[in-house]
Amino acid sequence: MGMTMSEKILAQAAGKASAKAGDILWVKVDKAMMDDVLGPRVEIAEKLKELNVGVWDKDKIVVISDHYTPPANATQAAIVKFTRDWCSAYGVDNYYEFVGPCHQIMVEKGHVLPGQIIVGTDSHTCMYGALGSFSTGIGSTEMLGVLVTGEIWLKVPETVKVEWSGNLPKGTMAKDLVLKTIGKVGHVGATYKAIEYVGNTIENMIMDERMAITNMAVEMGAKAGLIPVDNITLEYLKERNINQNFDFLKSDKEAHFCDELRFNAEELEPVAACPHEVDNVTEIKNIEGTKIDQAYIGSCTGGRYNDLLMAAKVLEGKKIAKGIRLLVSPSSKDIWDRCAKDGILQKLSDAGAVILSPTCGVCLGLHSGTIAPGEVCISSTNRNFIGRMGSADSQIYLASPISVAAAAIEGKIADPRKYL
Ligand SMILES: CC(C)[C@H](C(=O)O)[C@@H](O)C(=O)O
Ligand code: SF4
Repeated sequence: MGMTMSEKILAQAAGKASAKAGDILWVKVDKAMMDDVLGPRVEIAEKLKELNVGVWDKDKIVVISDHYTPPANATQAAIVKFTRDWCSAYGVDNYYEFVGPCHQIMVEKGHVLPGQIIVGTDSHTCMYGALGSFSTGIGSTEMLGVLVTGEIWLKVPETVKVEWSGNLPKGTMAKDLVLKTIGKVGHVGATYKAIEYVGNTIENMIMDERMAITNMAVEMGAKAGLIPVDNITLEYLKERNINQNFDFLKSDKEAHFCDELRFNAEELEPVAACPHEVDNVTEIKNIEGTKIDQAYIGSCTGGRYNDLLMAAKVLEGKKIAKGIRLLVSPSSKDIWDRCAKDGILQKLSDAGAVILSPTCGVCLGLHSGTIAPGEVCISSTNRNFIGRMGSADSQIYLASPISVAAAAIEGKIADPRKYL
């Protein structure tokens, strides 16, 4: 019997020759990531102090202050200070502050390697499966156990195989592909399962696009989202000075999948998730003309270099509609710098966009772009729950960065294809 990617990674981390879905394994954690919301906050810190055993391996811990940066008030500033001080007290050198959403920092700074087990106090930790790791979100209490022992128990998930074949048509991006998948699977359809994306559409995608896909595995309830390791993965790592030769990790031919879904990319059209569920997905043509107040490009899902580059292509030489706000937050300081150097930020700004610092703030309605009652926002982020970006009486449509850009031009939801 063959094994899936998840079975292989989990078996190895548990020191076993094989594993199958349903097994409960104690596995060694390669990296523990904490953000500033559920990371080393007061309770974890106090309990750790009380236990007086220190942390298992300070070099395997990465802490990123991203949700509360830039702090909008003294309370947020105090949380960030607490997080920073905790890292110095425990000798955690991998501390980042104010440089962008944690998940982008994890991959960009080379903290994620194929075949690793990574846990993080944030649900979108599942994104790192784009590099062939088994990564998943956990709560603070579980993280306390990991901080002390370096281990965690996990139930080996069943795997849903999602195959996409064919070329992505003009005007569609990875975001359309993943929204289409979510629309089919449903927001709880893959609960505690792993989703493995295969097929030549995925194989031909750059890492920026692959990450937009695995990032949203949790929006179907999944434990992890994975993509087989290939030359594109290794190239991405090389750019981060990681020159190791990793195996091309993938599922065996005879592996058991609990479900197999097949999609033809050639039939894909620009889509959006409508209020207030991520699986409420429809073709943009069905909601064209819906008036918007704010357009947002950013987050760990939709603010990478390629996202801004594509949005700039749509917006170049155009102006956003009167009365509309277009906010852009590059997913990291590094992406900011590259986009600035390549003139992408200038093109966006010339069209009327306001470039914000790299932050989680807008994505979750914490600061820097919160929306008011009655307002409608189209966003390249990953969640459109009630009140996610501000008022419980606001509405959020999720779409690709180019669909967000097209909507900003017209002041209403619009088909991006006419601008390419
Ligand atoms: C605040 C944090 C716990 C949360 C998460 O876990 O995902 C946030 O990042 C989100 O996107 O909703
Ligand atoms: S950018 Fe949004 S989705 Fe990503 S970690 Fe931050 S709040 Fe969560």
